[in-house]
Amino acid sequence: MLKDKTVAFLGAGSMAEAMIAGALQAEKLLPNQIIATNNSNTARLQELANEYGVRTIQKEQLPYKDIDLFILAMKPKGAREALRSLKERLTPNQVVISVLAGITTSFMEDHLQGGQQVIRVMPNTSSMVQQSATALTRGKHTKAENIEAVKELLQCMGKVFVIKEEQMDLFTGIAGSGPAYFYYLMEHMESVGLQYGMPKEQIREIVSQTVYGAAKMVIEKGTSPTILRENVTSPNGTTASGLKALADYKGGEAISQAIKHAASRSQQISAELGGAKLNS
Ligand SMILES: NC(=O)C1=CN([C@@H]2O[C@H](COP(=O)(O)OP(=O)(O)OC[C@H]3O[C@@H](n4cnc5c(N)ncnc54)[C@H](OP(=O)(O)O)[C@@H]3O)[C@@H](O)[C@H]2O)C=CC1
Ligand SMILES: O=C(O)[C@@H]1CCC=N1
Repeated sequence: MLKDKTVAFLGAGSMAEAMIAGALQAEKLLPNQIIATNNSNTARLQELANEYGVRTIQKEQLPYKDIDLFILAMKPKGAREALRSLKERLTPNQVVISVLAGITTSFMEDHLQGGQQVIRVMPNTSSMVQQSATALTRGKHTKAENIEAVKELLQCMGKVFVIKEEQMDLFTGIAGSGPAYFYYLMEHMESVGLQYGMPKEQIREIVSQTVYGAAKMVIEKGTSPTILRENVTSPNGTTASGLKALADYKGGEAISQAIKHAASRSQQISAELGGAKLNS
C-alpha cells in the first residue's frame, strides 16, 4: 500500500527523525519516497540527508502535487501557518497527518479546503527503534484506504492504537510524553548508582536492562503490573522497604500528576490555538 506513496515531513526535528528512522528500518519505504523540509535550518536537512539518504528540500520548493502524505511535524504554534500554506495547493486525494500535540482534526479541517482528508496521530520517540506506542484518529473525510496506508506506515514504528479523539490528550500524557518519565526515573536510578561508586557505563546498562526486563515481563507474560510487583516483594525484604519509601515520598501520586498535567497541557495548546474542543 505504501510502495507508490511519497511522504513529506514538514518539520525535521526529533520526532520527524524518529519516524523516518523507524520507517526505513522496516523497509516499507525507500529513502527516495521520503521528503523532509523545515523552516530554515539547512544544516539539519543536510544531516538527515547524509544519515538516511532521504530527499531534503527547502519548504518553498516542495513538489506539492507529487506528495501523497504530508506529515506535520513542527511545533504546534506553527500549525496554522503550515495548514494555510497547504490549503490552496492540495487536491482532495492528498492526506494531511499531524503528529502535533493538541492539534485537533477539526482544527486541521477548518484550516484546509472543505473535504480534505486529515489524520491526527500521536507517536513517541521510540519510533526510532520501532517501539512507539502510537495513537491514530481520523478526520471526517478520510477514506478507509488512506487510514490503512497510514496505519501501515505507523506500524513500521511500533504498535498502533486507533482511539477516539476525546482520548488523544490523555494518550499524549501517557504515551507521547511517557518515554520522558521513564528517562527521568532512569536518570535518578543512574545517579544513585554513580553516587555510590558504580562505573557509569555499567550502571547505565544495569538500569536500562532492569526497565526493559520489567516491560518485557508485562508484554510477554500478560501478567498485570500489580501481580508482578507483588512477586518481587518479599515480606519485610528490600523491595518492601523501597516501595514504602516510594509511597512515603508520593511516587505514585507524582506519576499520576505528571500524566494529568501533560494531558491538560495538550488541551491548553488546543485552546491557545483556537478551534479547540476541550474534553469535559
Ligand atoms: N518530541 C517528541 O517526543 C514528540 C513530539 N511530538 C510533536 O512533534 C512536533 C515536533 O516536535 P519535535 O520534533 O520534538 O520538535 P523540534 O523542535 O525538534 O522540531 C521542529 C521542527 O519543525 C520545523 N519547522 C518549524 N516551522 C516549520 C514550518 N512552518 N514548516 C516546516 N517545518 C517547520 C523546525 O525547523 P527549523 O529548525 O528550521 O526551525 C524543526 O525542524 C511537536 O508538535 C510535538 O507536539 C509528538 C509526539 C512526541
Ligand atoms: O513535549 C511535547 O509537547 C511533545 C508532545 C509529546 C511529546 N513531546
